[in-house]
Amino acid sequence: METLELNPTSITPLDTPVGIYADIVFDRPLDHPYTYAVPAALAGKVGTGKRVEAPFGRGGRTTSGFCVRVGHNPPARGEVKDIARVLDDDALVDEHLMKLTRWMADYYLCGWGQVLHAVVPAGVRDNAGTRQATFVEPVAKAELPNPLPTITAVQKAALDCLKKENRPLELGQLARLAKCGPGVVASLVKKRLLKKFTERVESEAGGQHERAAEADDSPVSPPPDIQLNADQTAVWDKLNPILHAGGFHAFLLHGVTGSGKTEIYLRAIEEVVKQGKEAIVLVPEISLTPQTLERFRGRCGNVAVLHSHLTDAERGAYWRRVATGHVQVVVGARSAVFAPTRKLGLIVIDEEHETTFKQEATPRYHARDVAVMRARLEDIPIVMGSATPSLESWANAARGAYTLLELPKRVEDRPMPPVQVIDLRHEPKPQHGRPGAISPTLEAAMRSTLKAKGQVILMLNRRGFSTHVHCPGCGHVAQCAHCDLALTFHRTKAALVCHYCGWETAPYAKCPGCGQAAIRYQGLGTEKLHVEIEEKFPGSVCQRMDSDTMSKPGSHQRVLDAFRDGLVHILVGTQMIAKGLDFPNVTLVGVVNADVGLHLPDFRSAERTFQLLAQVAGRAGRGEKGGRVLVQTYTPEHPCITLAAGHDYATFAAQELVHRKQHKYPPYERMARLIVRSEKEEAAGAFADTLAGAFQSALATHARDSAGKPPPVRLLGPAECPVFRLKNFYRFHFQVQADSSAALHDVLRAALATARPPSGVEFQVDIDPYSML
Ligand SMILES: Nc1ncnc2c1ncn2[C@@H]1O[C@H](COP(=O)(O)OP(=O)(O)OP(=O)(O)O)[C@@H](O)[C@H]1O
Ligand SMILES: [Zn+2]
Repeated sequence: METLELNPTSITPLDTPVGIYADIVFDRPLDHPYTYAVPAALAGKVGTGKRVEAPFGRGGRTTSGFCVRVGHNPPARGEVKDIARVLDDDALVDEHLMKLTRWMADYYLCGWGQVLHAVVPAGVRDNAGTRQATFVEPVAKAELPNPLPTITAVQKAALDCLKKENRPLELGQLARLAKCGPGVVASLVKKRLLKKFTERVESEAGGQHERAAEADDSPVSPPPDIQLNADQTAVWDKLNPILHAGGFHAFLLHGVTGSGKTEIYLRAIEEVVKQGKEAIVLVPEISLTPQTLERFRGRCGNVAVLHSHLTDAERGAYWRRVATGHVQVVVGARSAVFAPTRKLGLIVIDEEHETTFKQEATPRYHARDVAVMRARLEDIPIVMGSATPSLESWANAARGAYTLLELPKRVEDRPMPPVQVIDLRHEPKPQHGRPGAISPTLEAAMRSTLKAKGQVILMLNRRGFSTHVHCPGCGHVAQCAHCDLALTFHRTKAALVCHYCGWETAPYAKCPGCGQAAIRYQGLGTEKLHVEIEEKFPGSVCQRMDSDTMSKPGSHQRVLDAFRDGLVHILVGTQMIAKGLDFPNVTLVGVVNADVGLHLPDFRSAERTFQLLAQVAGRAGRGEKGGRVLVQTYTPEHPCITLAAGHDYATFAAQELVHRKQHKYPPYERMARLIVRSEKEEAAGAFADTLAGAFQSALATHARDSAGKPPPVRLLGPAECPVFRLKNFYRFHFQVQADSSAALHDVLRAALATARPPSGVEFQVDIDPYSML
């Protein structure tokens, strides 16, 4: 887009205001900017990256939007309306972020206004935690009135007081310091000896929020004196010259669990901070523990942390603090990729394969992909690290788009823990009692570990007590009233719960289908596993960690502290405990059921299972005592399981990529998913058919343009989604695949250009989808 960018500060009301126009985007899907005229009074205030209010839509209701361009081009046709108000004194979004959000709107096929609305935290938009303050400063010598007015002794004292401070003071502040009434200060302004101006400042509460955002209260431990080992040195020697030279460069740091990747990130960050620049570190939300943050804070200057428990005001304070250059390192989950740094020098993404980097609401962006684009736009290096890289990144490294850096061994020559696979089909039955979730082999290993004062981590990636509640008489299965999903029984809550929408109902006294009383509770969740552990190991302390027990802020940390201090012997939990934990005394990791998630209708299920197994196995043997891993499964021959047991990522990736290529899945093809949903099944179906027609003609046009070659875009659907009804919505989907992103976008844009769903029906576009249900 060619734009005429005017430096907003150069437009003063004295300039001729005639012919200034502003392009505004609103928080609406698939929309374009609207051009408004800027009235003379606002010409000095309007600017790119600020919000304005303008009449919009039917009836011309005053609506706020972002100004994305200021220039002299009037709209091609139609009546031009005026902007009503400029809401911000300073731009909320700088030039780089403007470009990044514009790219996101184009790539993820949503409105630019929607992206800006999502990217700028609400606390910044409504100035939460700030107030408008009036300051006074002495008038410059050249501007003093001539002759000088006479002043009283009290007025002189106030003036001297301000001069001594040598900085602007708030009106009230000066009155307090000079021990005079506010009238004295006001009269100095009136006599043109003082100048008044207003500025937005942090309110008292805002100041506290800032401190919360920095989390400066916890102790900073001195950095350990670490000498890089040979592998780390080799990696550093490739990275360091690029950090010095600057410029865009994408690195994929593939290092096994416990290989010292974090040490590399820290050095890289130290380096750019030394150069007076800033760094953004993206980590999965779950890794935002004080332990992680301490490592950054001890070494990297002022660190701001962005996590999901922040209030709007805290988030706003954090944003302003970064924007004003008070922070060198921003550590945060997904949305930290939008931190408004002033001189960004580096982006680091830890656990780059994590699916939580994908946002499942508009804009449906992937923080890793946005980060790579941001690094490109700001012309800086980016380091993505993982023990189990996403196949997308692995393929990018293979074709040379990313530079591969490898740490193939653990630090200090510690071995990778041996992994033993337990075939649940052939495990002996226990001598007495019913067989539980813990096989005799695993139980024996736990006993000897605990006896040797080691600690145990047990993972089961399913929460609740019983995951399958049904009637043996008529086959009725307890299902959500709003979703096509089975309910899970939670014993502590005494409720049947839908894990998708949260709907709950009381456990059945008798079957709602046939009235029989004997309801069966089957299937295993962490809650039931916890009970089994307490029965089997009465002398040991077991703690459960899943989203049911960890909903309160800080609870996660309390459990991990207790575990570190040895007050907890067995930690049982979902994938929450699989990642990033560095506890040297964990000598046994048990996977209770490796098959959970392996057979989902999702082309990434093998990749996710492998990643989860490799990550959880990586929690064992991180200290001098060593450690081992036991994996229980019904499919011991599955390559996912055998290769994870052998810590063999490279072979897994190679095999899985062959499979992806055969089936034309990402990373070999680009994919988009389109969901049509409505609370009325027929309406959803009818609109899906309409869209199918639009797709057919878009595909025909595209095929014609690609002259003779087989059409590179394929369309599947419409079909019912694997989970047809979700939160009361009936859902149909399309899957669109193409060999290039350009072809995919061409067809989607053409098909959706005229798509206007009737009221009560909506559609969602998901580019590079992760959720396939
Ligand atoms: N060169 C080194 N010599 C000795 N110890 C080191 C060295 N580098 C890192 N360490 C230590 O080894 C431990 C593991 O390192 P780190 O957490 O960086 O590994 P990682 O690769 O990020 O692991 P994971 O992927 O499992 O989270 C840390 O306690 C770290 O301080
Ligand atoms: Zn539900």
